[in-house]
Amino acid sequence: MHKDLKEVLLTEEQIRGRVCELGKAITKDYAGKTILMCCILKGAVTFYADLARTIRGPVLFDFMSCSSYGASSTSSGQVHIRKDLDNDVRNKDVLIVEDIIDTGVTLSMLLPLLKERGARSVKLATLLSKPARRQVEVPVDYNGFEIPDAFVVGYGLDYAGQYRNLPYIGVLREDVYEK
Ligand SMILES: O=P(O)(O)OC[C@H]1O[C@H](OP(=O)(O)OP(=O)(O)O)[C@H](O)[C@@H]1O
Ligand code: HPA
Ligand SMILES: [Mg+2]
Repeated sequence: MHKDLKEVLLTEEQIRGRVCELGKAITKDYAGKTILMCCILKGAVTFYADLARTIRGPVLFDFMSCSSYGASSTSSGQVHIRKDLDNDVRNKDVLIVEDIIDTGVTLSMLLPLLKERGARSVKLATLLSKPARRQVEVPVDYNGFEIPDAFVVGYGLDYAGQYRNLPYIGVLREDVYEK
């Protein structure tokens, strides 16, 4: 385990198994449709790449970058679009892929935005959900794991840009972000 972690919350095996289950459910629900799979950069990249490979049927890739955390462990409450999707979402079946829903602020801005742009459907897949911290309710269609209120890193998730390449998810030690 990385020295900055308090514990490993989800192992590589646990993540792999759950991602496969989500891929099967998505394959079934979208039978006969093309999915416009929208990755919310950067945290969702790892989950996105693994999830996409468990989905059978046509999938288009697209990417969007929003930020509310920056170099902090708490949300600023302000969401900025840094890079927008390349695709026109009109009449498309959009699947937003996130690594984590924490306060819900990021998604509460994105879901209505994509609907306003004329998407036929907008669904949300997230690897992690932290319900204890929710400020805004967001409808999650595919949820990997509900996790306790702890700041987690790894498998794409960062603290100040670090730890994204850890293959598992762990709880960051408080003294790492409190100093
Ligand atoms: O539910 P919320 O409280 O809005 O938090 C969730 C969002 O915050 C994180 O992104 P971050 O801004 O850290 O960008 P990153 O993915 O590039 O690390 C995470 O990847 C989600 O997009
Ligand atoms: O627990 C978290 N870890 C990393 N990034 C995050 N963004 C929201 N919550 C988290
Ligand atoms: Mg982040």
